[in-house]
Amino acid sequence: MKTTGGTDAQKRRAATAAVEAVEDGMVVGLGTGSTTAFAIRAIGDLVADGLDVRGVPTSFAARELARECGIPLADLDEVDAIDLAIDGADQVATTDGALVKGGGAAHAREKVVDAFADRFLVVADPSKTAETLSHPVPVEVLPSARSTVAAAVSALGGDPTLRRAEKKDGPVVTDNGNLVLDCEFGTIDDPDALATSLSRTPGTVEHGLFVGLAETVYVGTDDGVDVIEP
Ligand SMILES: O=C(CO)[C@H](O)[C@H](O)COP(=O)(O)O
Repeated sequence: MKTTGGTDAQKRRAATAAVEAVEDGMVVGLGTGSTTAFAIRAIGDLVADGLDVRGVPTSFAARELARECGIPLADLDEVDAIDLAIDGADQVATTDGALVKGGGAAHAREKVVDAFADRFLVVADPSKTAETLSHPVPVEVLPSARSTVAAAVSALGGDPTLRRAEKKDGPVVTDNGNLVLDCEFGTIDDPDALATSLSRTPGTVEHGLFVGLAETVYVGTDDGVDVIEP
């Protein structure tokens, strides 16, 4: 399910560009994934040089990496505001900056942190960009609601697949103890409408459509960074 088509150099360039927005005294939302990991490491380097920031991690993995990098951490309910969030994406619509997220099954916490932040910066590589979203949409569901949500997704024209774990028999279990349905909708012409329908489905904890949230998207390329400001 993870989309990791870009190179490390592209991801690092995107992350480095986004981290330039981090300033002394900020509370920073720390996203999840291989591209954001470059940003977390870069913030760790700044902390080692004396920058005073606190990070709010969006997942177990982000917390673990941020700890390793020496970034002081806070839980979401311990901060009054988040100045900036940096996070990756599985697909970015170049036309309006709508995103599909959740390849790491962390989209529920990511959405809370990214939406709460004053500024939400996305870091991506060119393999993630598309004019129109078409990536399967991860939907985190209560375990007991797996089949009812799957039926609702089918009624919306989607094709849901339970995400399976790679090094464990059975399904992926999220940091919140829930399951993930990867829902293929083909081309998503109206992400906002689909987001509303998915949010309305009982048993859905959160879906991976992030519409109208990204302020800036940094796309690392082979020789620079493309900046999309939706
Ligand atoms: O949404 C996410 C995790 O839930 C990630 O940000 C997304 O999957 C992108 O990851 P990567 O940078 O490794 O491609």
